[in-house]
Amino acid sequence: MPAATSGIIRFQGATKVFPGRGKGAEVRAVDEVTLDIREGEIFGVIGQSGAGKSTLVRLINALERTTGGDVVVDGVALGSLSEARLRPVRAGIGMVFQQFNLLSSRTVSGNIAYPLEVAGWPRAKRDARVAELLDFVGLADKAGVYPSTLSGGQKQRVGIARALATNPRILLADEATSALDPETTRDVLDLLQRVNRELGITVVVITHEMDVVRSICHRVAVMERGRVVEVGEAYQVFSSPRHDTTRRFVATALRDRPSPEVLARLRTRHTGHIVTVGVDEVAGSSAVLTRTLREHGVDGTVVFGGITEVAERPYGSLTVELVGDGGSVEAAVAALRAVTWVDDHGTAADPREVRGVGQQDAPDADPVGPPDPGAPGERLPGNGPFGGQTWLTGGIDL
Ligand SMILES: Nc1ncnc2c1ncn2[C@@H]1O[C@H](COP(=O)(O)OP(=O)(O)OP(=O)(O)O)[C@@H](O)[C@H]1O
Repeated sequence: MPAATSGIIRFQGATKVFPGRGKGAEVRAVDEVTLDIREGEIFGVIGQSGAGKSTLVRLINALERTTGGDVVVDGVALGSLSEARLRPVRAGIGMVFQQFNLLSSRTVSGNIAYPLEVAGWPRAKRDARVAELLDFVGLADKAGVYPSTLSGGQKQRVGIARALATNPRILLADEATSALDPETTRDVLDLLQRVNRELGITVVVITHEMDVVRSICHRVAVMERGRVVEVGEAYQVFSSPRHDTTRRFVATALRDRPSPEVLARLRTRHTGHIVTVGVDEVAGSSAVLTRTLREHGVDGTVVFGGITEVAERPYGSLTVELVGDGGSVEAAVAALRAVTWVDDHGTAADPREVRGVGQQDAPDADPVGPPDPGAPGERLPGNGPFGGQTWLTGGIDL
């Protein structure tokens, strides 16, 4: 986790208004954002297209200038700085882009050397730095080739090496993995994580994918119409999202909870009492679940679920069929509620609609959704490009 807690980047009521299409119209791309990004963290900015993410991040290196409020980078308020005085601030900030923005007429080495040439580094020092960076991003064997011969992932590695060339303290990544396939995405996210851990660089990641946040971000801000509607530790935001927009994003990354359709099918197969129980590192682990059920003389069978990692901590849920006498099931549910969140779906004969802590809206734009539960005993493979999720379907006795 990040060591320091000072705000290396501070948005202070930062606002950016662009002229709109019609006469007198305006677009408030960033609307009075107040936010601190801490030194040494990987900070995610997530939002739908047009939410203002790119503009917010472009305020950090003054590619866009604020029209209200200010942005303070490493103690320097950018609002009133001249272009000349912005130069040293910009030198401390690297940036990578979705479309890589490499120079096609230069080799890989030439691309990485470019910012060093601009900064006036002597030849020998430049060559040594380029070799070091090629090594760091794992492209030592590609030094002399042209970008057109590289895969997307390799191009982004070159982009990252170029952004790191002048030893910045901050790296901005604007949808750096959005043009990449899932496997390459994982590689590039791993590289960004190494940049943060091994070089101590503060990384700001813009994304519209909650899986990116889940994989590497320490903290996250959720944007909507120019405003930050929620900000917090990634784990906290995943485990208890407060805003509807956040809930929808979380649902796209955690597909561990049964949708109404899946639940209906589970009920035809399992006639007992069905509950979904939150699992995290503090409470609700499967050991706690098993012990609680035993104490109440209730049998439990896992019928659906998934446990993944959020910010490198376990998180997810198990949907369990409970079978027991009289009030023992209700007592077991109450005992579980004392340690974690529980969605009580009732039984096939007496179903319950729930919207508890763990219940999330179905994602708007996620065509994948939860996998269909297979035949009893079937075990489905890991879900999605980011791995780490295992789907348990059928029936596994606790
Ligand atoms: N130079 C500009 N002139 C006018 N309007 C702009 C300009 N740049 C951005 N906007 C508008 O500001 C709003 C926020 O855009 P921005 O690109 O920051 O959003 P975003 O969340 O990064 O979206 P995307 O993921 O699609 O890039 C949008 O309505 C956009 O049309």
